[in-house]
Amino acid sequence: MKKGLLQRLDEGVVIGDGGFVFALEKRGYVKAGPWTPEATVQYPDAVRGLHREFLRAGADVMQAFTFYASDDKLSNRGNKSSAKYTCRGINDAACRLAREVAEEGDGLVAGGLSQTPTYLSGMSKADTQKEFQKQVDVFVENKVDFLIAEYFEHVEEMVWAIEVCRKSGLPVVASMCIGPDGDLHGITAGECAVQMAKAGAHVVGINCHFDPFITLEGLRKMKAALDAAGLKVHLIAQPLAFHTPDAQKQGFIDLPEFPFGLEPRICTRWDMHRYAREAYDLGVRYIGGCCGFEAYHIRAVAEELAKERGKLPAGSEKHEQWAGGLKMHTKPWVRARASRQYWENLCPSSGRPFSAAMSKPDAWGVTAGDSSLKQKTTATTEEELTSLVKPGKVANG
Ligand SMILES: N[C@@H](CCSCCCCC(=O)O)C(=O)O
Ligand SMILES: [Zn+2]
Repeated sequence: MKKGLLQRLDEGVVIGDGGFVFALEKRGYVKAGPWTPEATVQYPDAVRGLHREFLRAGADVMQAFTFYASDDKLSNRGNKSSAKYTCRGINDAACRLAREVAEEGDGLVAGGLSQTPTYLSGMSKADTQKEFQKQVDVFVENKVDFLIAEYFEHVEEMVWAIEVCRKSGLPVVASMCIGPDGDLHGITAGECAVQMAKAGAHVVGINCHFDPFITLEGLRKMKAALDAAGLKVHLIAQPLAFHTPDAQKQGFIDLPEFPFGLEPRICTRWDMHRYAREAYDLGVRYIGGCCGFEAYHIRAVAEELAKERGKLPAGSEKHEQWAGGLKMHTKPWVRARASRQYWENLCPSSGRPFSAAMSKPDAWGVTAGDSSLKQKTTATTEEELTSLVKPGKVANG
């Protein structure tokens, strides 16, 4: 009998998986823009393969690929996935694929919810919770091990999702895509954590939008508020694998490089050693990644915490600790780099002599209820597009 999520967190570290939509988009199985997971029905081998990459890298959790798989999102702005594959079909296939791979190791399966166009359109709590319920029903039927409600930028919608999840009787993980400055309605990060815990989440924290180190700044604020309120919950961190020191409240989607020019910002595996250690020392026990996290990033997290976990991940078979494998290189100057001291102290160049170190976020400042966020099923028109581009606006200009 596998240990459940909460028992594992009470006993030690649970390692999460990485960023599915970003990784599958680069492999040609997800369309950037909608970012919806119809690939669970269209290309099951691709989804199964990515789960296997993260399992081999040391992930304890296979998050079913159900991100943005609410019915309203699957029929938003010209998306035909709901009509073609159905919300139930996509979520059901995702749960089966995650379970299949989880059974190849000691993995747990999580059913995932995320923010909805219904909420962004300013519609009611009942309408929003109806969208969540459609997914949770499928997760319960598939006997997932726990539920994760992630990628929420308004704590109001987050709490509505937690309420639906709690009715299942399963452990609930709640994770907001906010930074140290709090949510998009001006609620502080600490207050968001307190509201998530009071709504009944067993694990609370942050995912996406910000790099590992800004994410930990936000988690420090959450931890302080939870301690002050006497609330005992576990903490989760699943940040970006992109450096975002220039991001404001809206996170990386507000940067001109999002989503097709982020490569210069990618974190190294050595950044991930530092992230895992700092997260662990802060008391975070659910440590994973979001957009940009590939298997080698998760492997670095698992390697940094190998002593605490009492094991190395299978993928370390091909990765001696701290670049030890370079001792087998033919060139002596590369062999000279086979040390922790060398890589821990390297500050890598970007290789782009004309790159600015930082960009200017768009900072439109619109959020839930604004007319530009209203749900529409028809595709964006050319007129709408031209009205959106600010005259004379050039990327990081
Ligand atoms: N668990 C999910 C989280 C995705 S966070 C997606 C960020 C991009 C969303 C957007 O641009 O609308 C995943 O691994 O893909
Ligand atoms: Zn993400």
